[in-house]
Amino acid sequence: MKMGTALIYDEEMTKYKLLWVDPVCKIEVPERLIVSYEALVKSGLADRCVSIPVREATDAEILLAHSEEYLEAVKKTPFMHLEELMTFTQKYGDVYFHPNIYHCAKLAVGATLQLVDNVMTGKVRNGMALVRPPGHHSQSSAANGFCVFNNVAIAAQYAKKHHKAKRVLIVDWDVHHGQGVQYCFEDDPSVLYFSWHRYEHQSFWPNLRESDFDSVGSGKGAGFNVNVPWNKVGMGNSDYLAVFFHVLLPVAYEFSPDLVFICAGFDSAIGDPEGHMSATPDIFAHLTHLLMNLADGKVCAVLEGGYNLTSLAQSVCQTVQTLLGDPAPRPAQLGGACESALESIHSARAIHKKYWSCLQHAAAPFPEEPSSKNRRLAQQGGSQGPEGDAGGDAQKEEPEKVEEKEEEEIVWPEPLRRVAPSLRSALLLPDAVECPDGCARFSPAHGPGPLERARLRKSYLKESEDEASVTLLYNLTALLGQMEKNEIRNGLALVPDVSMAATLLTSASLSKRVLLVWMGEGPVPAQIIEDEKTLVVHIDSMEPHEAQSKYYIPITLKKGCGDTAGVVQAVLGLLLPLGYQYEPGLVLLARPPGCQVKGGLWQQLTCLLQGLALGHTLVLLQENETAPVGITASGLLGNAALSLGPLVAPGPEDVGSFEGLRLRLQTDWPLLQTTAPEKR
Ligand SMILES: CC(O)(O)NCCCCNCCCN
Ligand SMILES: [Zn+2]
Repeated sequence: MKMGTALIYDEEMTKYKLLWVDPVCKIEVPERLIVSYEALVKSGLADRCVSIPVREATDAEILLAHSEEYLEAVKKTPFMHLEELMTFTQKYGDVYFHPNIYHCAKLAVGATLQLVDNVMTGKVRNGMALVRPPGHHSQSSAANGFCVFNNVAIAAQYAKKHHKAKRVLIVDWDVHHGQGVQYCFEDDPSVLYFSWHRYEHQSFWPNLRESDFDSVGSGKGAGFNVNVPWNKVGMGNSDYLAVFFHVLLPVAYEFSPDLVFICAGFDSAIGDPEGHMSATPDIFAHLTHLLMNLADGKVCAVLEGGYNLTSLAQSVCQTVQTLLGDPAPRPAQLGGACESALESIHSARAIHKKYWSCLQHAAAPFPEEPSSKNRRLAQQGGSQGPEGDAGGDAQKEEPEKVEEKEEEEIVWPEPLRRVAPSLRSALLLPDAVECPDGCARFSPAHGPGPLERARLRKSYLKESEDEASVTLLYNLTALLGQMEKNEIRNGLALVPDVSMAATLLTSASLSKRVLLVWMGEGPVPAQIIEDEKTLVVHIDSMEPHEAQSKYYIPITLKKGCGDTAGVVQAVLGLLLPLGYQYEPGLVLLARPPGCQVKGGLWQQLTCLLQGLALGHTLVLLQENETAPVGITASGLLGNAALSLGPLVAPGPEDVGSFEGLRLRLQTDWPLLQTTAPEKR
């Protein structure tokens, strides 16, 4: 599988700036690119990337998303003097022009297309384009929101036209709604546009009715536009992950794109003057990780916004470091999404339930409630307004101005260093099984002494087993030990008895919390279930018989683990939220004999789980089932899992049992929530 991460940047794109006084535009400064690139260089990340040169976009490429008259008009700006530039700028909103901005805008598009070319031709696996001016607000015939040409919209059209991309996913995590992208693909079912954005019931810029959750696309494009409006500021890591687990990822896996763009705006990070959100820079490592197993890993991140130079630089580094395959950071204490976020999640799932089978039976029916704007009006009109009287003329819809009060200094901890162990994947295989290339066959520094042998034999081998089993168990604990000292990142072991190996590892682990994912026939050893520090998520076809505890969670699928669509929904909507909230120090993925999980899905699972426990994933396979060894090793080595292809609907009875489980567990595990608690 292709490795390598492209970094596309050219300092020429820093050579334009605001030439007059404009409080709205003054935050879009050249230093945004400078500090981002310098942080990548200083951290050593830039050197690990494949540096790809920028180029100017051609007219034909720009015309993929813009009108000729607009392009012709912009072409005149290099020759304008100040007054003409200011007059030209007045035609558009929240944007400024400069004699060199047309050149830079062509470079921003060209940089994005260079990224697409290198990813789509397999020269690199993924990459990031550090560009300005940003793109996602610009429209066919309009500049807007600091954007001149719509870099990502053009690139998506370009990928379809020149690289035969059939389905393109655009994930816009910028804190503003990329209405330019939404308009461009409104009726296009081959481009799925997802955006969350600060909205506050339409009182936040760009104050568009069509930014609300009920804009789902039109005509053949219905369902292929997913908006998640933030109706409050202060959204944090749990809110962002909840939207990924319960809205974006289920739909994205069902859509099964062959290329993923990220409109990577970092004004959604803490400290940003535009966003006023609370999510910390390390969350972008997890958001990136969760997208990297779509489209066979072909992910193109393109810079959009981000105006706090500190959180911008940190967030860019977190994103690139994940694209490079480094271990994910430990997510900051996660809880559930806040009530406002849950309302947005619920609304998005409900309005899209008729377009996406993953939501068909899950999301509650959508009552025809008023749009969020009318709701706000009703509140203002009906009750005492904030000023104590009737709140002025509610009909005259004035978005309330955000007072430019003195920004108090917002501080947050610098993201922890993410150290990749020297050895990534160690395999414990019987000599007869050859070790896939790229991996190392594990052998401990020294073998077990007689006391160690006796202890292992007594505790796990009922005295009778042969020496080889004792050695194997000892090697397992040695492998575990090196993982927990971060000398090895992850591992794979072929064992004669998965149950016994899992029992040994959960008891031997020094981690305060172990996540055991059991894929298939049980029973899971009682000793593990009773072990308070181990959370067991058991995906199987059998109705669970034993009483469920908070730490033993059976997920039942009528057709068992062979039901790929069902397992995917269980993994995205239940297992991952549980895992992220549990924050284990070790993840064990057990494949008991007769496990039906299909190869591609097994690899997805192996890859997705590496977002937990700093990537310390230990996979246990049954010795005589060597078929999954290659794809498991490939996933552990950091290769992207192969795309599963478009997914069919999970069985309604399975979804029913998932939702029942969610309802039962969400008090203990609030990250499972997908809807606001019933209004009392
Ligand atoms: C690329 C981008 O999405 O970050 N552009 C943001 C443009 C913001 C326009 N100013 C809004 C005024 C209200 N604070
Ligand atoms: Zn933005």
